[in-house]
Amino acid sequence: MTQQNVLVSDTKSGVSLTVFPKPPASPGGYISISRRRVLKNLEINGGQRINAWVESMRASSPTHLKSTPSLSQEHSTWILRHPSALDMFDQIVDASKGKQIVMFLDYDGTLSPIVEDPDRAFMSDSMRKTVRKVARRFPTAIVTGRCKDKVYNFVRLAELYYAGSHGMDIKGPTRSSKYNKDSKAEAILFQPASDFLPMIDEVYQQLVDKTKTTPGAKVENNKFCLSVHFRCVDEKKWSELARQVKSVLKDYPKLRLTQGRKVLEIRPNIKWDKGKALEFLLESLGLANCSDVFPVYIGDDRSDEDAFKKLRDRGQGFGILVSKFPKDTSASYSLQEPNEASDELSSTLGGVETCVPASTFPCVNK
Ligand SMILES: O=P(O)(O)OC[C@H]1O[C@H](O[C@H]2O[C@H](CO)[C@@H](O)[C@H](O)[C@H]2O)[C@H](O)[C@@H](O)[C@@H]1O
Repeated sequence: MTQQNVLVSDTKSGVSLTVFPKPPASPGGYISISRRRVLKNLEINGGQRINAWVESMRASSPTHLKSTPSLSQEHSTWILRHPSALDMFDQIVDASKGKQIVMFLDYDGTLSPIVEDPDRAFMSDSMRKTVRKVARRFPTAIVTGRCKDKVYNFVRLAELYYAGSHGMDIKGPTRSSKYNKDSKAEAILFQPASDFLPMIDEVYQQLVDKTKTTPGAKVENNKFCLSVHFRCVDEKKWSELARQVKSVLKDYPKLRLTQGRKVLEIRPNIKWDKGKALEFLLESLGLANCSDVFPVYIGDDRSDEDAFKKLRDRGQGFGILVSKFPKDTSASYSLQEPNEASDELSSTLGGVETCVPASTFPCVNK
């Protein structure tokens, strides 16, 4: 370490680490475009601003980042602020001692590698084995933008909880809570956007129709939300595809657009996201008001930021961002790729000696 290092205590996790002073807000310029702002522009100004959004997606794509000259320096600075969860493992385990770990896992880019065809984003057998072991030790949930049933077909582990459609389709534990008072319920089902189903189906059909002239474009129906995939579309056609999406959405003010990894996502404009889903699941487990719960959320995408932020706001547990490249994030730690996520999960199993049996989930020191 060089001059001007500072020791930072991470209050939410209890971990201390040495970091450089906070770098300027826009190091090197390549993560300086706020996607939220760009999307807002896309919504407000239509065609004129579509190029700004396309530029944002291009600028944040790994192939372009690789050619950024200052990248390694930026990465070194970033990694000091978001150290590898594998390197920080002992500190993380110490911080979770005596607390009930609850594991939240995103799917694409976290449990499965990013691939061109979204229907073939399979999870490896070894990852499945690891997740199964984790779920035997800690309450574990998959929180994904995907349709719940589709992600279940990929994961195929009945012992997990599932929050599909960015948390708008939750199958949680059997327990009564303020959200679900029916003590006879087998498992909690929660669908805060069910009124939107007919609209989502209608928009899906329109998007399929509208985008069929763009080679490589794919529209995925995630039940309560939709994804328009850009990954297999020639970059020269990205603006055209974004315009097609915009032209359909202009008639649906109750829907909103968000941006993911080479994907535009269309969602009901309700105040619900992966962060709310995390809170809902903690509540369903009877752990929302415990001081000794330790939620860990691992994810790779913009939509996971809502969950990372929720953990920061709660001051409990922490988020881990899976990314090879520096990104603006509320996660505390980082991992480079899904393989590392698997290593981290395995280490957690080995490192945490005691935990409350996953069948009861009471607060440990209530
Ligand atoms: O919340 P997640 O589980 O991360 O889901 C977000 C989106 O993931 C999928 O798309 C991403 O992965 C695809 C397969 O690797 C890739 O082809 C695509 O470019 C990525 O954006 C999924 O297909 C989307 O529906 C999800 O919204």
